[in-house]
Amino acid sequence: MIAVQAIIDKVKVDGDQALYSLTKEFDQQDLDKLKVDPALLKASWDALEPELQQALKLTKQRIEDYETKILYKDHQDDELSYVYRPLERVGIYIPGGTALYPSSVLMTIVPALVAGVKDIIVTTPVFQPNNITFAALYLCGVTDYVFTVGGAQAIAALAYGTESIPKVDKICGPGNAYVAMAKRLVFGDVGIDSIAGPSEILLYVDESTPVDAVVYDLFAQAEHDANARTFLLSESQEYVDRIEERMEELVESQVRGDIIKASMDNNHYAIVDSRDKLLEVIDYIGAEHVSIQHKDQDSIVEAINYAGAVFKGFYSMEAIGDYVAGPSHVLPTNRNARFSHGLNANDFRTSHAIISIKKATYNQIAPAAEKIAQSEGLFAHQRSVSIRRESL
Ligand SMILES: NC(=O)c1ccc[n+]([C@@H]2O[C@H](COP(=O)([O-])OP(=O)(O)OC[C@H]3O[C@@H](n4cnc5c(N)ncnc54)[C@H](O)[C@@H]3O)[C@@H](O)[C@H]2O)c1
Ligand SMILES: [Zn+2]
Repeated sequence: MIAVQAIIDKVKVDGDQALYSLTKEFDQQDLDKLKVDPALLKASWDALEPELQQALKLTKQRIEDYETKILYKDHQDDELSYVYRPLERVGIYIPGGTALYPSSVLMTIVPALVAGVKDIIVTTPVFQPNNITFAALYLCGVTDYVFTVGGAQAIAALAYGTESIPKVDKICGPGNAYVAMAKRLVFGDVGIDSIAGPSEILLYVDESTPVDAVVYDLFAQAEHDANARTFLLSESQEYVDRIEERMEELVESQVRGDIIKASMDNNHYAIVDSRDKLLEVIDYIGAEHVSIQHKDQDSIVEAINYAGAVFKGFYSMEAIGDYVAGPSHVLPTNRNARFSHGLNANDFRTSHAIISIKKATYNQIAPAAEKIAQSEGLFAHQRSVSIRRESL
């Protein structure tokens, strides 16, 4: 935390100069500018194979359709209204230290576009000129403000502004521990989305799901990172034993077998034999991903209160949610679903009430306001209300 605060302070004081030196220190890159030439974004898109272009376009369309449907609607009334307005300028962090995440580009930027955000500023530690992160940004039409900066220094730049990078109103998007800590530290000076930790899944399955499908659902979670967590719930010990055996068999042949093995230490199994117990466990854990593949899935899903996202049925495996289902894969982890929610277009809006009291209503409610103001000893408040009565 001290190291991250020191990075933030440095960026606050030295601006771009700090970004150059920190990028050299932490990313081993000697940059002569931070801003990405829009032509490079287009070139990255043009270089993609057509099937991948199509896949990204389909994903973008599905996210757009979904986010448009779930936008909160204004509540307009004669006297008391509530209206939503897009944020003016947001910062999107796209991770890029050890892997590229074009899916995260779409899952963060498309909701911001649907919300109607005017300026979207992107930072990402991706330094090779031709890459799929740039391609996805081009597809989103976000080409004017893309900067090759990563880590805590990128978050500081977005929070406070530098000569090159504009200060934003809110920072969204996933990242590693430095990024997460920096978001925590700048919160208050700027808005942030949730702070997502290591990924997790809770699966409730019955024997209608083939063992190998469950194994790959678990592996898909486990391959994210060594700290990923999985919770497997079932009614049958025998079924769980078969799943465990098959995991042992298949793990050796997995490309990311080492990461999967490491995170298998965080696998938890439980036999649940009552509906009440099941729902209690699901709500208590409030897992990032809750996958229910069970003959009673309809009624179980209806009763779930807390989850980052719920995946119902055999064809709604979590991996399809990571990419093309539609809802953003940026979801709360570590029980945060008990009080927060996955990123969506509404997070890129703010809202306010409009109070427009008519004379007849004033006549009805003014005495109550006066009475309460008097009880609080705020006599100018009382007078502000009563003076209007006298001039009626
Ligand atoms: N929840 C989601 O939706 C989602 C999606 C994609 C990725 N992720 C997560 O994002 C993370 C990506 O991590 P990453 O590291 O690959 O990329 P990153 O972009 O988050 O972080 C890389 C940056 O970290 C900084 N850094 C590295 N070592 C440092 C040090 N010792 N001191 C200070 N700063 C340092 C560097 O500046 C570098 O640019 C992973 O944990 C991944 O699971 C989450
Ligand atoms: Zn995943």
